Amino acid sequence: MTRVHPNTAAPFADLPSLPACCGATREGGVAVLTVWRKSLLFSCHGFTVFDAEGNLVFRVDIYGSGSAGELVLMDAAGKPLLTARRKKLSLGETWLIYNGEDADNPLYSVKRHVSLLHCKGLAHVTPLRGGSGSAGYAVEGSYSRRSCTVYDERRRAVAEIQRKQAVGGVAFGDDVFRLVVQSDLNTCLAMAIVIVLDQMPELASLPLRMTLSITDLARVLLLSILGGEICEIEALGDMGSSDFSWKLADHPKLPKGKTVAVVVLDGWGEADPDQYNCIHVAQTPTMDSLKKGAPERWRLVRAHGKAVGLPTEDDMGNSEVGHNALGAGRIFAQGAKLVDLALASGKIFEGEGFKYIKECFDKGTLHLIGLLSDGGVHSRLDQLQLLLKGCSENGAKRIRVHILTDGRDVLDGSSVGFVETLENDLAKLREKGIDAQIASGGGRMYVTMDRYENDWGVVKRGWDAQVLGEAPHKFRSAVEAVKKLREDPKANDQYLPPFVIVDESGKAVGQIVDGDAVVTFNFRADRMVMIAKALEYADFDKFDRVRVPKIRYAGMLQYDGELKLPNRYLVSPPEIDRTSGEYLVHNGIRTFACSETVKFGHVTFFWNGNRSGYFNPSMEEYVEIPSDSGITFNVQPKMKALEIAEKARDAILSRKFHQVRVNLPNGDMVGHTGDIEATVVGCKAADEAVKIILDAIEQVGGIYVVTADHGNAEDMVKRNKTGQPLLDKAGKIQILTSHTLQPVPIAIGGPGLASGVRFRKDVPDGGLANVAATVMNLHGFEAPTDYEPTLVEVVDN
Ligand SMILES: O=C(O)[C@@H](CO)OP(=O)(O)O
Repeated sequence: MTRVHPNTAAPFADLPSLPACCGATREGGVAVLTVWRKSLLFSCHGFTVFDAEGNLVFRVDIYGSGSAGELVLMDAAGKPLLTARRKKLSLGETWLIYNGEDADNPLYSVKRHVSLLHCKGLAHVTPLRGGSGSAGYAVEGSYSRRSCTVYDERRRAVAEIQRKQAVGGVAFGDDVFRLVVQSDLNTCLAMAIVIVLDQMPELASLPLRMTLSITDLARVLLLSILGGEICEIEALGDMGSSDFSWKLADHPKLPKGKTVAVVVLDGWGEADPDQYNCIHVAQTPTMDSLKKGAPERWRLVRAHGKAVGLPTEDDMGNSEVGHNALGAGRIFAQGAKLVDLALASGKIFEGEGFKYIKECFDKGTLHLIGLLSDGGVHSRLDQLQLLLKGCSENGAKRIRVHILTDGRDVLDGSSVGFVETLENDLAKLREKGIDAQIASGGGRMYVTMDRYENDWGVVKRGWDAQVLGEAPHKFRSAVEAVKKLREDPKANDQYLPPFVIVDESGKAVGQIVDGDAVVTFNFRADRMVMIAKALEYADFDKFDRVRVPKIRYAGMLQYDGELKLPNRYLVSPPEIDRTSGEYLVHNGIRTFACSETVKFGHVTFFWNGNRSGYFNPSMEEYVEIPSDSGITFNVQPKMKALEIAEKARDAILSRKFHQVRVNLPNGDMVGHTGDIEATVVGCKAADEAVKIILDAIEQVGGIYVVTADHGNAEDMVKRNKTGQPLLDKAGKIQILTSHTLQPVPIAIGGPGLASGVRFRKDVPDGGLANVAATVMNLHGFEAPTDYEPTLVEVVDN
């Protein structure tokens, strides 16, 4: 990966360079950044800047409202790179740029151009330290129109601010734009210039956007006030439609009106064939024929790590990020990454959510509830550790942790190690005088972490232990609890029964009572929504809560943006907007979505950017088939695949819908049980379901897109570096219950697919986020320009 701008050249000697990990560029050293005029912190405004690969590169967080006199440009981890300060008592508007957070010896001044005669000049950037490499720059054009150029002293264009254009020339707003920086300009300085331009009220967007509707007389008045923007006013007058539009441009070659089936096989990756690859072992003639039958219409896409907005390439994919990417067509920094950033910068402890719970620290107990592992799908141990540290440093005196053991995103049996680590951390806090203990626990699939209201009994078990301090098992320590409960030969981490920790008198050490604060520390939404409802809703009838303590509750993130649940949260969730589902509905696409309960929200809630409900109920129908509850899915590995396929078939044959979207859960849900035989049965059932859907598509002359959200069933063992299965101490194969890092297949076809359509060869790194534009094309539309590129092209036969 190329760096954004390795600052090896002399002119940048005084300026900070970006860490290599922060910046991918296009070939040739040109940095193409997407600037979002929005802070990652919900209480702030500012900027969030991504590189061409979706990596966060810069941030600016401005507290309070209005214009700031000082702005700090930070890298992704919150390290200050440059500080811009408005120069006091200066004639005209001048800002000074300092290295890091230095208070003196500025590097550059940025002065607004004042001449009314020069139409294009916006600002001058002047080096203040001299030296051989120092260079000045002139900024020209219109910042308000997001169209300006930075010239060096030889009049070479070294950076440009450009609008992001949607198809047809319709811009989608002022708050997202491009900053293209040539290798002759330091990228940090270029971004500092942007934030300074944004702070110059005469140049910023709002006043100018008002000019679109004012009279010529008023324009003339504005001309004299705005000076440097004179030339742009007339142009703005012609841009009456600069507002965002949902309208998608027609695809130049592909027709509209075809029924498109979008099939997501959950947990279905591509891996080398062997006996632990359940997809290989299972009879999957339909999926095999897609792979072998049409090589130009079958390929692999990335489904893990940065391709889906996760912090590193070591992060396995999961359904939340996978379906978010599939539906949204862009890569958003996901919860795991956002929490990392907020913790690294310490901003998590400055936000409104934290201030809200902190009110209880003096007299009450802080309860932290969540999944205890380093799986990184729902939560991470290192984040919990930083949260504990920050809370204790911010005044928490009594802390109780309510743990949920994993064994699904990590190896079964690993819970003991995680509990020991946490116990050590809490012991260290106790040495510092903080009364910190584990208070209760239970396996994630049996206690608390149900989803999509499949089984409220799961949440109730958690409520009883965490809030009421009641559970069938009582122990003096959590390590003892987990070890003892695992002695049952049928026990595993995912399904450990609930337990509470008691004191010498047998009393639970950590009931939740009036005046306490509660934080659910999972960042992922689906399995936190139900407990959030139980903790937050006054009106609640899903089970008898017995006692409803008056607490201050915050989620690590807000788990449901539509329900605003919970109301308080520590880190703002990714704002996944303008999803393909919403665009398509606005463009007349009637949609049917279906899965069984345990995956229903994947093709609705996650697909639509963590938003519950319909965009337009008259255009959409979402059907949920009740999942079996109270069982592990190796008992019924066929799950409801057949029923889902039949519903999809009926929807296709009804010809009422343009898009029929389903999730087939078997590879994942059965794969998570670690039962290889059952997973093979599940994969076969999923393949049969695909066939039913493809047959229906054949009958209506439609198109299919078959893909997956992440890997799971294709590899059921933990492996060493050479790919050989790892053995445990007893010489047994270590079963892998978790997702994988494998890519997933995507296949397109069907009688409705125009004959020249095939996968492009120039998107070799394509990932799940490229699928949305692909599907939009197959519906006959161009995708918005900021979507990840389509995977298909149409060649003339
Ligand atoms: O079951 C879950 O919660 C996760 C694994 O933790 O799986 P998926 O991402 O496939 O929903």
